[in-house]
Amino acid sequence: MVLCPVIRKLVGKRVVLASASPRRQEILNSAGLRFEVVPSRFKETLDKAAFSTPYEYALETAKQKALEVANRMNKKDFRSPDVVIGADTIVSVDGQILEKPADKQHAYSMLSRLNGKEHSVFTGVAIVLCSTKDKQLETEVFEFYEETKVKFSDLSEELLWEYIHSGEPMDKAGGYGIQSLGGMLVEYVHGDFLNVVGFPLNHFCKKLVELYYPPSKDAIHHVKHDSVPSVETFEVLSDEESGSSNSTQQNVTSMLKGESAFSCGDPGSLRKKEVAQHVSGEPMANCSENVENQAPFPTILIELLDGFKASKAMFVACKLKVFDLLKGKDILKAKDVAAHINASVCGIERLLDACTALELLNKTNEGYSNTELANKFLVSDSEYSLHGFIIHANDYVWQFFTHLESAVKEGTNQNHQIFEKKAQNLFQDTFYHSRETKLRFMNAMHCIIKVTARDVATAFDLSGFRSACDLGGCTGALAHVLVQEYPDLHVTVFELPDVIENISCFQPLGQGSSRITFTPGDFFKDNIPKADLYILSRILHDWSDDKIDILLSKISDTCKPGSGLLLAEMVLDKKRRHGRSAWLQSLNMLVQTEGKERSCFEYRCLLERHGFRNVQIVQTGNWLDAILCTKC
Ligand SMILES: Cc1cn([C@@H]2O[C@H](COP(=O)(O)OP(=O)(O)OP(=O)(O)O)[C@@H](O)[C@H]2O)c(=O)[nH]c1=O
Repeated sequence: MVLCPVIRKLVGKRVVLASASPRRQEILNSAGLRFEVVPSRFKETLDKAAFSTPYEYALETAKQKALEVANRMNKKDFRSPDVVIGADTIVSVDGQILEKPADKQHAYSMLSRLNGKEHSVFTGVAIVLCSTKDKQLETEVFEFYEETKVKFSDLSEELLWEYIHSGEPMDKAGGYGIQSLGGMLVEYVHGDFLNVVGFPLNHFCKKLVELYYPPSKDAIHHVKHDSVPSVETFEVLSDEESGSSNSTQQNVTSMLKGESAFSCGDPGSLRKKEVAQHVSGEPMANCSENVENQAPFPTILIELLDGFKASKAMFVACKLKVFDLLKGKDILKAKDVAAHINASVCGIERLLDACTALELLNKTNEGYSNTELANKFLVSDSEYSLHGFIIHANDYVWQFFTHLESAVKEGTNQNHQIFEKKAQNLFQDTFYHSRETKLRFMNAMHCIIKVTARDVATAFDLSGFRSACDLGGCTGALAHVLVQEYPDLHVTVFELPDVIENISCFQPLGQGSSRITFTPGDFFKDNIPKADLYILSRILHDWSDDKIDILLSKISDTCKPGSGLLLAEMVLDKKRRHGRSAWLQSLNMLVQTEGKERSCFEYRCLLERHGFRNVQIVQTGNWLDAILCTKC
């Protein structure tokens, strides 16, 4: 696979697809790209007359879609994306641009216009590279377009209407989907088929090659071979991470000098040797044959094999407060870090180097320093610190995962392994079994809620509600964001008495606290306060359907018609590759709790059987998704 390595260049970067199109997601997924989906809110209403060609219109729309998402994420998020991809597909016929039809009649007029003729499908793509300086977003936009010609057969009115009634045309440019039933309308396609479907993958990969391996004059000049190597040569070299085109070039140069740029044990070394043969004069055919015959390198498996080591390295560095130390000191040598935290120099050096490889630290000749990411999230007293959550993962969750095999075999949590007795009461006997574990758990929840609360609070417009009750609202972190966002809202945090006793450790959290009340109680046993809006943030995933039925029926009985219920959960979605956190979290629920993560459909069923309707979901792009419904 020649193009594979260039996709791999994006591994470790936060890549965002600024598109709601399921086709684009599927095309990029199947190319092995890992990305998040944050649909753009840019309205596709640019004045078409202002563009001299249809593709300029598609390019500008694609660019605006991507920039809107980059800007929004930079404002809202804690970690700005590295790359945002936007795309816009249009159909052009007789000088007219066709987008998605507004209704069936509109679809009919589009399809009639395409009937029996050749038209062009243009997809404009914008790749926006993002960086931040003093919290200001800086962007560099790379754009390209692809044109594919498509010809429709002569189609009868009857067939067109039958097609329209299938519902397929409605969310597709030109009113057809070539990949599905619409394929029957098409006589021929000249050009990239995937471009018609919504994303020109081949051109995209070529663009990435240009971006990540700009062919350097020197490198080409050095190669003593009749045919100047195409860019593919650079792609093959890229298999061994060189980090920059410069070092790629160095590798080529050093191989020409007869030096080996790659170590023997290196999994990529076989490929490198073949390339070395090629650049030193072996016939190209041998080289490409060898490369073709080789099984693709299972990078993803290596990443998974390394996953637990990477987690543990970060956990231990947090536990030893390495990031706290470096925040105060700017740059330290390994021996100074070791002295401060009373650890061995050789051990600390390895840990710091691993953290550097994981991009949590920077390393120079002077020593180690925190990356921006570490300063923001790993330092224990930073505003959006995840330190507490990481310590909980290290000290508590890690132990449970060592019993994953039993959990899978038994189909139940492993509290009995850790606490040597089956938990009668899930929270009291586990997370809250001592003051220390309780505070650690509360701190972990506090950390997660702080980093997700704003997205959850603003996923829907909640300004119509005057009172809210956050059931199991822990330290009140979500309540604080809600009262900041909605000046007329009063929030009651309903929590177990012994949790409320300890909330002072996590206060104050900001303005508006006079509109927050903490009310002690157990939502399974006690009456719950009256409110216009109920909130269950990361509650339902702890419980079985039976327990959820008890809770939802209690909320349903207490609230008036028109009241809202807001859930914040990781929603399972097979189509979302970036949703892997939710699937792993569901395993976490298996080892630790009585619950699981659920799909949107499962939540809808649970909610509807208790009289909640109009169930809407917003994928916030953050850890938690938001679901809002209304009591009928
Ligand atoms: C011609 C054709 C188009 N499409 C879809 O048409 C939408 C175009 O609309 P867009 O405005 O470019 O994208 P969108 O779906 O509104 O998403 P977004 O990027 O969020 O604007 C995209 O979906 C494409 O797949 C197909 O699925 N098959 C086809 O044969």
